[in-house]
Amino acid sequence: MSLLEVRGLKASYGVVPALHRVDFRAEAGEVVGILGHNGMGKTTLLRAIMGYVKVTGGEISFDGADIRGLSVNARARAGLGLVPQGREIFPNLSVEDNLMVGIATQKGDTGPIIAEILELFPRLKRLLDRRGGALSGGEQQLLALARCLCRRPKLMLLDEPTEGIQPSIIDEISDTLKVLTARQDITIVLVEQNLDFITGLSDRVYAIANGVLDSEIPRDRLTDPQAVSEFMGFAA
Ligand SMILES: Nc1ncnc2c1ncn2[C@@H]1O[C@H](COP(=O)(O)OP(=O)(O)OP(=O)(O)O)[C@@H](O)[C@H]1O
Repeated sequence: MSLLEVRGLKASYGVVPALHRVDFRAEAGEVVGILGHNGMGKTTLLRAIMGYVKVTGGEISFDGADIRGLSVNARARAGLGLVPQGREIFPNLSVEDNLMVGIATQKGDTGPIIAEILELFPRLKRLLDRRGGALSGGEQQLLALARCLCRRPKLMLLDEPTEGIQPSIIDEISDTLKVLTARQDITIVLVEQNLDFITGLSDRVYAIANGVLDSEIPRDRLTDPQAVSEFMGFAA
């Protein structure tokens, strides 16, 4: 059984449909990339899996259980974590306090968790006293990733982690995620428009176009711009 299975998922904003039909799966330990242009439904999909957007049809099973009836908090407790688009870190809190917020729900001594997370993010170690709002976009993205990891999710949902970020830090984010997936038992579902980033990290890649996700892009087609463009809904 897959760790995450999404079947025939539908979601709407009022009467306006945003997801028409989404079918995909993520196996434990995989990095699954979902490629899509602006407005195709990527954010809506991740927010629906996390429980922020109400679904109007279809199924979501996580770790063998139907999670459609669970609150966001209950999904987080079950092991889902979302790193939202725009990062949503606390601008007036220090880097360290942002991490403490991430860890607030953990019981017992949280020191070792922070120390372990910071091993993965040496850049953040040097910025612990800096206000979140004074970080660059890339540093904020690293902080948002670190904060999510503080809760030790089984499945991390990443919403466009490269958006608006300098190429040098994009490489650092990619390298950090590679170390993370090699070191820990974690599954990642990543939505992106950045083809290089997604192909560099993902075990499998799907495309979403106009709220429909039903096709995995075969690995050998990912290097063919024409094929990728067709999968993303731009038929020649
Ligand atoms: N809160 C909302 N109310 C109404 N419609 C919305 C809302 N959020 C998104 N939509 C619409 O739902 C569709 C999918 O949007 P979504 O943000 O999921 O796409 P996306 O692929 O993440 O795009 P982007 O890359 O621009 O973030 C779009 O047509 C968008 O206008």
